[in-house]
Amino acid sequence: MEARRMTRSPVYLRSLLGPRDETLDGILRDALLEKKLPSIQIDDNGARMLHLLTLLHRPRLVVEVGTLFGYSAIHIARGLPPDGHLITIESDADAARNARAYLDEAGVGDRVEVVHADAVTHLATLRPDSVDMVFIDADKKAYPQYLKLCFPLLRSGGLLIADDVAPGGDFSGESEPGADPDRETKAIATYVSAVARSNRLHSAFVGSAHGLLVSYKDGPRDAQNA
Ligand SMILES: C[S@@+](CC[C@H](N)C(=O)[O-])C[C@H]1O[C@@H](n2cnc3c(N)ncnc32)[C@H](O)[C@@H]1O
Repeated sequence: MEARRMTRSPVYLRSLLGPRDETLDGILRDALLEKKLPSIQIDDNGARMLHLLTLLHRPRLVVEVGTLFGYSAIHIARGLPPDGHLITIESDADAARNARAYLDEAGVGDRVEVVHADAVTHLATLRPDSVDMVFIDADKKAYPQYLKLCFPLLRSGGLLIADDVAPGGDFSGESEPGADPDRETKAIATYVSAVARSNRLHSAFVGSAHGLLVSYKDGPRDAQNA
């Protein structure tokens, strides 16, 4: 039983897929150990999944909500096709500055625009039907609002991905001081049930420590039910 549990642990699974490359290791070391930034970036398998989904989907425009120091953004940017571009939105000025530096260090800076802004404000400025992939990973209480704003931005055939949506998942390490955990949990449940109800989104949870929900946006034939 113990051996079975071990083989399912994220550390064991990571060891099977081999170590991260030196650039990513160096960035994580600097961010977490030297700068003591919060360790709330996506987990190893979730990061690999983002890279893989980007490679498979070949998006020309990706929007990320919640950059932190750019760890997930590096994985997305590495999977982009040659004409692909990522806009990543971060409300914290220091985080946005660190992300800019790490993205440049990782050699993907030319493909990524780091926007220092509140995501709700910035998403409202983007053109509808212009985005091929969205990754939501910011303040949990705003997930339903992010869905409302991101759905019209996504083209048919686009991918909508959200982190930290596993039922009963623990995202307490990411909560802002004073945040109401019940309100955050309810907001995530609202996000998941809205996605599940939409006739235009086909969804599945995929493996990450906190739960990635990946949804494919179908064509407009059932638009009135979306
Ligand atoms: C979980 S971290 C993002 C982790 C990152 N996606 C990764 O995996 O490397 C969440 C980030 O969202 C940012 N954030 C929170 N509320 C925001 C808002 N309203 N607009 C933009 N960013 C926000 C926080 O400052 C924090 O850096």
